[in-house]
Amino acid sequence: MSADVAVAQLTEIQAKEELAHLALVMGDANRAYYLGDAAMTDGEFDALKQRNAKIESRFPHLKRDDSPSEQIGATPDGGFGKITHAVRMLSLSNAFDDEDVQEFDASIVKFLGVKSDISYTAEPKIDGLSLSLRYENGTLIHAATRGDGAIGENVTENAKTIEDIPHQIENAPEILEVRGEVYMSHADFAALNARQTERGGKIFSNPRNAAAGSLRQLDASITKSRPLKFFAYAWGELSMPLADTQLGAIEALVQFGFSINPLTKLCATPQELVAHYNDIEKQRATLGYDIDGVVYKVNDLALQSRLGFRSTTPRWAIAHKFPAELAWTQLEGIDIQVGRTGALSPVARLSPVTVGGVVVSNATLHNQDYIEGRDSKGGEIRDGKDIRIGDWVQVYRAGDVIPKIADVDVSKRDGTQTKFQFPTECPECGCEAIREDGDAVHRCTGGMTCPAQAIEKLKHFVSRGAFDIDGLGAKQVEQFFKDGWVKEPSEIFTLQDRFGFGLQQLKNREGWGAKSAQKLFDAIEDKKNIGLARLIYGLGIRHVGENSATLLASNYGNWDDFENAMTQAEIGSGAQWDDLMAIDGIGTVLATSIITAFHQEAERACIDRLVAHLTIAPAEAVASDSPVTGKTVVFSGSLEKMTRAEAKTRAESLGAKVSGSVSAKTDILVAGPGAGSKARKAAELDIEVLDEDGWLALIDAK
Ligand SMILES: NC(=O)c1ccc[n+]([C@@H]2O[C@H](COP(=O)([O-])OP(=O)(O)OC[C@H]3O[C@@H](n4cnc5c(N)ncnc54)[C@H](O)[C@@H]3O)[C@@H](O)[C@H]2O)c1
Ligand SMILES: [Zn+2]
Repeated sequence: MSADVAVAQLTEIQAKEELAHLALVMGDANRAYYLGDAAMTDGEFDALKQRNAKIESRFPHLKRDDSPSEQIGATPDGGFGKITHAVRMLSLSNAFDDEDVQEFDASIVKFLGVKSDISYTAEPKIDGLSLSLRYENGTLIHAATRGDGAIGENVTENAKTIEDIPHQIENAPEILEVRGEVYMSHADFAALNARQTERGGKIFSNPRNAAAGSLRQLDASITKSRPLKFFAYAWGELSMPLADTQLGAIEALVQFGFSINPLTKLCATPQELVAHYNDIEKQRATLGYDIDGVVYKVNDLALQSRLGFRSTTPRWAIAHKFPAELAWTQLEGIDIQVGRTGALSPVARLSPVTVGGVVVSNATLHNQDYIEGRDSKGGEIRDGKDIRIGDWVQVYRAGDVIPKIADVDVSKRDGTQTKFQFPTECPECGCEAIREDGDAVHRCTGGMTCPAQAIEKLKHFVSRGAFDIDGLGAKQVEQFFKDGWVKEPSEIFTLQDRFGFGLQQLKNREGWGAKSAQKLFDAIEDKKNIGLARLIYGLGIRHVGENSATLLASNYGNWDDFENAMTQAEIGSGAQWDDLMAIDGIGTVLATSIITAFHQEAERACIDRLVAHLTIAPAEAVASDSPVTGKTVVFSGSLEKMTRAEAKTRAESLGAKVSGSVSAKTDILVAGPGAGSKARKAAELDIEVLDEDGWLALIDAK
């Protein structure tokens, strides 16, 4: 991949390939993140997102339909009813330094073409989860999570247990949707984890996870027992406006009985915004709840509506993020974990230290190069400082994933520190661990004979995006493996028959009864019918995430075609290879990995044994909507209700392609006064011509 090439130097082909790669990787990371199991840090994710945006802005015509810049959150989970938001719930774009804030202000001034200063509200960005509350005639009708922005989860009963959320509002407009953040205070978070520890329950890694886990309970009485709070900061559908300004509207919400954040302030210039940001950052540690930045919003609501939205973010607001939190501690040792694909991952064992309110006792070390102070391209990281056992290291936490090491204090070395010898054998199975050319990690060569790999493969197999078997989670599958009951995925499906085992044996186990055992066997039976994409993903082939599995499934259609193609394929040449490479989003690394899996004897046999038990449903096609999706539109002449930039972005956000000149490929010409030659050309070519109002009617019709 060309991730180390500056965007300005990318060729078009490289750009296209990288955008496809980013769409896959970030799609997978995103899904994992919203299921509470992040695969990378927020910093890494944000860096990829920025790079993706940079490439897209240099090559706008290469922007993909599944671009990560078009994604919000994740699709709602099946356990809850679904609620379609009357007004979409969006994300926020980010500013990371003062310069970004200046730029934000400048872009607004330019977009609107105004001369006077714009004023903004500034308020803490609460690190919780957003919730939309719908009141009709003053009664709380429903509460929904953000979900994917368009459809959220129905958590009404749970939301009703939160004290800050009124069930009835007096003198409310007929329709009132209040939006804000559900969060948990530091003190309540600590107390909850203490109780959970006592009871042997789930320990939450941070207050945001705890808040999300508590709100998203199928049993509202559990939510009631968890002390959640709510700050209101926005609104959705309204039957009448609340005020003319952001601040006025927020104050109206206070009148209705909601809490708003006391640090909300009106600022007249970008300098005042930054000053308030610095002020809030100083108070951050003593606020008693997590915030991860400050949100700036244009105060004048008429201007907000002129500015409108990009595909996933309002143009009138931005989140100015705080830098990651840091702390110094000592490295006690390095453990090696073996993953599903045999990768040996070094993990730092640290003297426990508090970073941003959370106790941290380990950090990821990635691989040998990383420990030695080099990146995978041979460049320096941490100024080339290596990490030794006994060193003082600076850890940082970004998001809820495993923390990382930012720096090493070499001045504290006193001769007792030791260099880490990277193992040449797998610590789990004793097989040789080798590092291949071009690979950053050491891998165990034991394959399915390595217990660590086999367990991880099984866990992956039963995970949510894969077979997702009710009652058979990571914990159960690990136990079954240790007992020798299930050594590979196919054995899950013979569990009941083999050994003539079944209810009796399982019933005797702790945690299982006749009922739950029967339920498990039924659930297994049920999953003998499986979709093609889930199966491909479930195989756990290296580099094949949920998105790439879906891509493969929709391109090959059914298992037989896919299997035949992979069996006949050769790496690097031939018709099957060419077919694979022709799929937008599949690159050489991924293709090589899949073909290898189908040609390795042991792995292949494992796949065949599994498939023998299954009925595999073919993949389905997907459709898209909007009256202008896929159409090519040209704007010409002067527009009165919007600037040209506004018109273009709006059209693009609806899936149209905006072009500068009229040709046979043009579908619609939007012509204002003075459209001149373009209007004539359109008439010649018999192209649909609309005036500004006609265009607005068309796109608003939806
Ligand atoms: N680690 C990963 O793999 C991974 C994957 C996906 C996303 N992420 C992380 O998730 C974040 C993006 O998620 P996001 O789309 O929820 O965006 P976001 O959290 O950066 O910002 C949008 C949200 O801010 C919240 N918010 C809090 N206070 C607010 C206020 N006063 N006014 C308005 N909104 C307020 C709202 O809930 C809103 O939905 C990024 O930080 C990203 O790094 C990480
Ligand atoms: Zn091994």
